[in-house]
Amino acid sequence: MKYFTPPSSYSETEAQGPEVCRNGIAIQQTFHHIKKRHSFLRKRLVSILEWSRVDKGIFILVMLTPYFLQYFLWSGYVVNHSELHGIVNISVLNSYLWIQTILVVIGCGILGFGLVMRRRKPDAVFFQYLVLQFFSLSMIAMFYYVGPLSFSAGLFLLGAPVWGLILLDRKPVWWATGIAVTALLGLGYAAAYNVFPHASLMIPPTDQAGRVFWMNSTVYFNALFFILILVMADQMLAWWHAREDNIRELSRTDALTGVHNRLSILDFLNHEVARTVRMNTPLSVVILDLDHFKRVNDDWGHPVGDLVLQRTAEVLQQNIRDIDALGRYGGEEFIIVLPGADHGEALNIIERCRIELARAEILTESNHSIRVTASFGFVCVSGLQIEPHVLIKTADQALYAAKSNGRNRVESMEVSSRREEVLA
Ligand SMILES: Nc1nc2c(ncn2[C@@H]2O[C@H](COP(=O)(O)OP(=O)(O)OP(=O)(O)O)[C@@H](O)[C@H]2O)c(=O)[nH]1
Repeated sequence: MKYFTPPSSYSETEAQGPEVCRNGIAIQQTFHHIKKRHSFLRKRLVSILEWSRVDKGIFILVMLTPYFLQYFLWSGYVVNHSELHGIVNISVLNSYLWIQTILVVIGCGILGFGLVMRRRKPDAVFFQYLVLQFFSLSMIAMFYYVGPLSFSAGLFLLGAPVWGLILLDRKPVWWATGIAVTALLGLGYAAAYNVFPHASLMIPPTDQAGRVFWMNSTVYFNALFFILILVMADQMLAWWHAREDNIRELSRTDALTGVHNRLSILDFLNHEVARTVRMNTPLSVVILDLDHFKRVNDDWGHPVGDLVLQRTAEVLQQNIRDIDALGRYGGEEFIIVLPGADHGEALNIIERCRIELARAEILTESNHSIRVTASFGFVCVSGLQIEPHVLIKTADQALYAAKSNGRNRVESMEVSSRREEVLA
């Protein structure tokens, strides 16, 4: 984990870029950076999951517009090409045109209702029920005319619920899917039992030109929907994964300092203890505590105390190696895990941290300079089967010795040789 300085304001977050986000301050800010990396269109798409229920419903309605537009254009084309009248049932086409027109009017009504709802009750789930039912109704009307056993029906049955489940509330999607599937099955069996003709819009073509026309029409009506399902599903899932990664990162980050939090540093320590046993390599664990930190809070106030903690983390992070890990153990106490560092190397690193921290000038907002020191205790083991908490306890005892011996110093302690304690 890389160290970062938590930004004090939103605009500062923006200026610092995505590196800040990975360590996390606020989910909203993090999301802002994910979005920032995308182009304008992508940005609009990825933020859909954050939209209100009503806005998502309106989005579905708007997405239906190309479908209606396509049908009107296609109908106009067919009506104006008399050679197609032998393979398209014109009277059915006209009645379907009427139904489409009525559906457009209903759709506009729902859209208007949605525009009112988005102000008054933006999270009304009822609106999603309404929109999805309208969506299903439009599709069922289409399948009545082009046939429930068509490619379009399969694509719709698979694509729409998947897309809906990603984007919308689950209940209205299951409800609309149930109704659509029931209606499609009903239409399919009714056509199979000759209750009405299957795909009444189409007159089965007898020549190649007719078959090619119907093939082209299938592509024309389905390509957009197909591409849309894929692109949106891909975008949603990518966004979802990015969000999960960020939330996981945030859950392992100390909100004030941006270094590992207690859970995360202990996790890291567990892994390193297992590795030292497996590889027989050295491992050092350091605990440090700021000296007289209470005075900083008392003299300068809590916000300045926070600033000191942030600056301390920054100095420590700058003076450890890339493979080391720094975590906030609690309050003004930090842990540093130094994988592969023997006693001598650990001492060098810790001394460097101690000296640099004592040297660091911390400027308050009122331009006052504060200096702090810290006491360090550490323990070094190599290939020893040992419980991590024993290491921490031993390092803590060394820290206690450093405090007792005058502070701003480093002390080390051998791990207890008593077997029951080592394995405790
Ligand atoms: N500003 C700030 N203060 C904190 C935070 N967590 C703990 N503290 C303060 O850290 C101080 C710790 O004080 P003590 O435990 O008495 O230790 P100390 O004053 O550093 O003295 P020694 O450790 O003996 O050198 C307390 O005043 C806590 O309120 C924090 O997140 N921010």
